[in-house]
Amino acid sequence: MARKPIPVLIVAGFLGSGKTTLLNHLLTNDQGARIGVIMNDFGAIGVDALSVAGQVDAMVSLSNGCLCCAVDARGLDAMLGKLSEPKAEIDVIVIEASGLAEPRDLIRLMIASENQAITYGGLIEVVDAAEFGENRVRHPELDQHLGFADLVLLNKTDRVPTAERERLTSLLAELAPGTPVLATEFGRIDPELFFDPEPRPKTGQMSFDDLRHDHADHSEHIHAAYESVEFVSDRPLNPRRLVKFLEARPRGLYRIKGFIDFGPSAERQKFAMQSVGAFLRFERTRWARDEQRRTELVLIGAGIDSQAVHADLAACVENDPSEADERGMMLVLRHTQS
Ligand SMILES: Nc1nc2c(ncn2[C@@H]2O[C@H](COP(=O)(O)OP(=O)(O)OP(=O)(O)O)[C@@H](O)[C@H]2O)c(=O)[nH]1
Repeated sequence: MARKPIPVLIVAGFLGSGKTTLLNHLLTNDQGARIGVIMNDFGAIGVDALSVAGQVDAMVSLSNGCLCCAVDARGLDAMLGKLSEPKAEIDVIVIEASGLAEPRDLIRLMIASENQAITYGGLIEVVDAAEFGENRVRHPELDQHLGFADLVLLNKTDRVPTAERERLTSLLAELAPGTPVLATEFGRIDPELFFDPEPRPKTGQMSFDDLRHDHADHSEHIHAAYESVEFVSDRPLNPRRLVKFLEARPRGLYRIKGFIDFGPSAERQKFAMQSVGAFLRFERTRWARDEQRRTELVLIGAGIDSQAVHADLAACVENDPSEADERGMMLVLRHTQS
């Protein structure tokens, strides 16, 4: 008996809007469904892949930049092919697009796929309630992305007052007419919306003209203006110097994520760090048993001096790795959740 095609969902949304958080929520509330994940990190260090690793049934990670330019239909097909092999027993595939990807290009790649084992399952566009206003001004393209969505998640509603949340909900309903808008905190939505046994038919919001649209106008893509900086250090970072750098970071440095080894200053505890716009947070976490202790950061921004950012971080490396800066560590702890 022929198997039903596996729905492929695309989760898109601007940098830091909460796509990985949503994915983690789905993976921990999978209701018995087996989820295949394709991650499209912007930057060579697969930080997002690291932060969902261990929970993923099958994962193919793309770490060579933005999916819409770096992978042609065959490249994507190879990955989808692997996940849709019957022995993988995958029920649904989710592609987490880079925060700078063009959803239209991803949808086009999906629809052009010749793999009969899969079917396009729709676009979920995640919106950061706290940052949408400003992001929209800088990137009017975000409005167009909403037009391709089958479901809009207004995320981080805990960060805005009720009146603002209502205003944003109405605005999104205008920008994506007829598309459901759901308010969420930390991507906590009912997974059944994703694992519907019968994938919803496409709402037909994309016309053939949209799909045929020439790919040559690459400079219009949001990611054209952005650069990513990767920083890796096997030697611990000094907490005081790192916090000083982060607190004075240039405005263009919109997104930072990764893991930090503060060495003896933090009793060699592993710290995760996240920054989106003005938001900055450290979180205590654990090294896996055989994990090499090191710092891995990805920094993404527009109009930033990549070399200077890298040099500033290199200056945060501890001069004497055996020395503990406990008072410096207090500055880090000010940015953890109490
Ligand atoms: N307050 C609050 N923070 C959230 C919420 N959802 C996500 N975050 C935080 O926002 C930060 C970014 O979340 P991610 O899930 O990594 O965002 P992303 O869209 O995958 O980021 P990129 O892949 O870099 O584009 C993290 O610190 C999350 O914990 C939310 O609903 N409320």
